[in-house]
Amino acid sequence: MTPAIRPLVAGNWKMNGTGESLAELRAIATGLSSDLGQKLDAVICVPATLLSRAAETLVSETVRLGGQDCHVKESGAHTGDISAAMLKEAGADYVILGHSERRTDHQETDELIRAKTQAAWKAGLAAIVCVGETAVERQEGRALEVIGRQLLGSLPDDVKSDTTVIAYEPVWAIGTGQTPTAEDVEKAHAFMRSELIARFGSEGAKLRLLYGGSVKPANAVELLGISNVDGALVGGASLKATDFLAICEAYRTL
Ligand SMILES: O=C[C@H](O)COP(=O)(O)O
Repeated sequence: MTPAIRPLVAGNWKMNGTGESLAELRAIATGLSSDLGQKLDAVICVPATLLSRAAETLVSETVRLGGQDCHVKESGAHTGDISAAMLKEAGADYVILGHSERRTDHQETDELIRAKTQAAWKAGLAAIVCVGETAVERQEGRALEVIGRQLLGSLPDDVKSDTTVIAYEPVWAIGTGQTPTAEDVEKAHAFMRSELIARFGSEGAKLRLLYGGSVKPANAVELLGISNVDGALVGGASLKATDFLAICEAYRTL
């Protein structure tokens, strides 16, 4: 973790969750109503269909809500898409952008993600911008090159640390139970930090850098304790309140 940066633990429910899942969200909010909630910020990025109901169900401010993607435009003829302003109106404060599943399934480019980041800011959302190498890119020794290119291309020039979060997610670690070694995570995050400081100066030093990819209660203390890891982007383990809260609990000891 980086001293003086308030950690953020973000959950990404992906294409999971029904009305019944809101009970898990309530349980997360209740769990963070204790002194645990003083130690970190938490956001759950639910499917867009659940945002309004999720916003109504949350009675405390201990958990924020997020979307998982937005369109670059505010409105218009874009069937099936959702604008950042719509997410905001439905109750979101954050939006995940450039997740590897969007980059792969929807051929999203760095350029598009940069435009979406600006759209998110304009609507009053904080952007969680994802980067990360594939298994092949890693085997070829190109992990840092890919991360650097994605960071450079996906971020606009006027990044501010209160409206932008970076998530490093090695694609091969997502949903597989595999994680990089602590040394590899430290190396990737140190590289991102130096690239961000070089480009954004003091704002780059303050940006929250999340690690994502098979984060679970059993490895949370190790992963979240790594230098320049300021939180996590949690997929599968965010679907159950007990698991998500157990990950947050790492910050009691860090
Ligand atoms: O957005 C979350 C990530 O893709 C990580 O997913 P996972 O925790 O299920 O590996």
